[in-house]
Amino acid sequence: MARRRRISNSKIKCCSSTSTSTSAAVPFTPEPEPDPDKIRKVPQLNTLFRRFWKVAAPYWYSDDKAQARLQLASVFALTLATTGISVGFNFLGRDFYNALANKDQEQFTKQLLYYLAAFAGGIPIFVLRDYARETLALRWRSWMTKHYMERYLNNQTFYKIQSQSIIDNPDQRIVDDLSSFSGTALSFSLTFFNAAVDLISFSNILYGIYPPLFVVLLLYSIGGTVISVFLGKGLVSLNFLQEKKEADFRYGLVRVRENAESIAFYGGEDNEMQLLLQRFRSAFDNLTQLLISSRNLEFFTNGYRYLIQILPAAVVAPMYFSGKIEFGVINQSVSAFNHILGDFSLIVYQFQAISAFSAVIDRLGEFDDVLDSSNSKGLSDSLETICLTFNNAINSPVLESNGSMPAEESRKLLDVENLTLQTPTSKATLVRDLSLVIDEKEHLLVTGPSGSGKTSLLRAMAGLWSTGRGKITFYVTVGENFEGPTSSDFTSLEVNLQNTNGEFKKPTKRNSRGIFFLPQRPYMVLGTLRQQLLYPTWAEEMIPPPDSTKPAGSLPFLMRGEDSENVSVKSSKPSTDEMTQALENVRLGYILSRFGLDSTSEWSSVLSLGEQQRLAFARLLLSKPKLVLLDESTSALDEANEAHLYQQIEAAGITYISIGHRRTLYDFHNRVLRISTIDPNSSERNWQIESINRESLYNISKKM
Ligand SMILES: Nc1ncnc2c1ncn2[C@@H]1O[C@H](COP(=O)(O)OP(=O)(O)OP(=O)(O)O)[C@@H](O)[C@H]1O
Repeated sequence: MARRRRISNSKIKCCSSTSTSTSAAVPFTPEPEPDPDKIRKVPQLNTLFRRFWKVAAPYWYSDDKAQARLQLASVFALTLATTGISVGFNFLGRDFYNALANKDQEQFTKQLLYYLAAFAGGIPIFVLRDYARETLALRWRSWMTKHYMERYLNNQTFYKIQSQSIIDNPDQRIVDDLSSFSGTALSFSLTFFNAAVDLISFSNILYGIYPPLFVVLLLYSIGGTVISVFLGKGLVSLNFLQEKKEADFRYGLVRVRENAESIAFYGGEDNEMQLLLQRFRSAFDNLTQLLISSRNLEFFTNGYRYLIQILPAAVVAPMYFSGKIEFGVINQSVSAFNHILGDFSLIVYQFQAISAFSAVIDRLGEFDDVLDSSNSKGLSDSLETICLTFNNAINSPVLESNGSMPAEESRKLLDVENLTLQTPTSKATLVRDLSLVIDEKEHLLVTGPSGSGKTSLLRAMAGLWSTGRGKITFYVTVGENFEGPTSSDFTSLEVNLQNTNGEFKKPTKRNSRGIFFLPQRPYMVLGTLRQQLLYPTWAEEMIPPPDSTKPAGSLPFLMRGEDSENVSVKSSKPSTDEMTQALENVRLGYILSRFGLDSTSEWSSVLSLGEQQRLAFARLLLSKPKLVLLDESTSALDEANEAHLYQQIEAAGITYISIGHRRTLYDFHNRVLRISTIDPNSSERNWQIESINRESLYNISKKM
């Protein structure tokens, strides 16, 4: 089960000057905590208000603020109109019943017609108010969804949240919590606004009829509110946990779907059933608690609601009997009394909804804090981290010591200086004091026992991990169409990672900088084969048909703004022929006849692991990076296919660093970095680099 941990203000210290380098990851330093279910406390009121404001406010100051405020004003105007109509009905009711009591048929018919006309005119206003409110809630939700998804996917926050178990179920917070936040926040604002206007309107009426009745009502409501807050105070945390447990249960089911084949091979159905039932039971137990608390509150609220129903009629009836008021006034006072009672008793009547909403605010506020913490650079300077820098190597071959150009240009692509790498949470050292340089066409093989830290080294190079110290610098020529800064010196492209909002932006688009990572597990995106091939360098846009009847442009903020940084460096999208050729080059041409480029499938299921690995190489050949880091990327392939793929990427002029265990990999590399499992009691380095004589290996393999 995902565990919630407190986000501390992480500390970061980059090894070189801040003007030219940026630490690549904002480390969370979560502290292990006991089971969150047990420590979940009712949030303080001021924390709830702060979180509500933090989550709610940005939209109303966003690019869409003009539309948002206009629509909000219309919703409030329609709400005012509906209150006016209610007051009108109150007076109509009085005259209607007066006519009835007076047996005045002519007046009665007239009042009946007025009533019908008022219905015909008034009811559309009620419907339009609800429609306008829901449209605005949808617009608000759409904006927030994009806002949260951007921050979630920025700066590898999704990876940190998942790998360090920082908060539970971010997906549920984006889907369900945002939806209920926008809808409920709007309807509550309107309910409170409506109640205030209603209160003013009907207080006048009731106070005019009989002032003491108004005072009794006031005292009754205040007492009721205090008691219901006392009785229902546990509901907020129960609602919070309910959301979490439901999401955990759903996530368990999603995992069964995603890992269907592995589970089926293991025959793990019984275990899965057990685990899923455990999660469901947990949700069920909490819901039972929630129902008991709600029931106790309901005893009170229902009693509160019905106890006072006949009071107004009982109090004003003597005035009617003594002839001081007409019969219709009794009806009017009952109606006004109920309105005011409803207004004063909002907290009593809505307590369950308010507590559920508080849980949503709490979960979203917590998520918002995590996203801010990951995306902001406002961190103090007391903890060392690995410094990752990307330098523009345009026109920057390695110069000889006398400053002249070397006869054969060999360009430095990667420089690792005194890198000590630690795991993010436990800070266990994996690699100590590593220094190495990779020049163009100098292919490095990384080997070592399982668990020694080979993949973690790649994680540090990708900026996923930054715990430890030392410096990693990539010197890569960006795409051919690069129009950004060019300098004869090494120019850091990461100088301006902090945007105007002070947000810390990480170099997530490494592939557009000429660096590509192939992870251990090939990742197949949801979409067509074409989209697989374009991933992650290019995106296949969905272009709406010109005669689209959808209200295109009604939510302009949902369009993906082009990232100016990447527009300038991205090369043009490969053509269908190039994609077909890339598939042929990795010996996957046959899948085209099976599926075609534009068919959609569950690719991770329909392609074998080896085919997925070959597809990943096809991506590589299309993207043509300068440097690629391969993490056991050919582990599922036979030796012939492995050799073929390495020949292809070498022929494409791609320099590669591979992690692998197989002896056959030595044939395709010039040097080997051996990492050994670290001895915690020693301060010695746990790595060594050796040259591989590819010629002799080639001759040996020919003789064999
Ligand atoms: N998120 C994490 N938090 C803490 N420790 C981790 C995390 N991920 C991996 N580790 C630990 O770091 C160590 C190195 O892991 P890594 O994946 O780099 O090993 P590896 O050398 O690539 O192993 P293999 O050859 O089996 O793939 C392991 O002991 C692993 O348990």
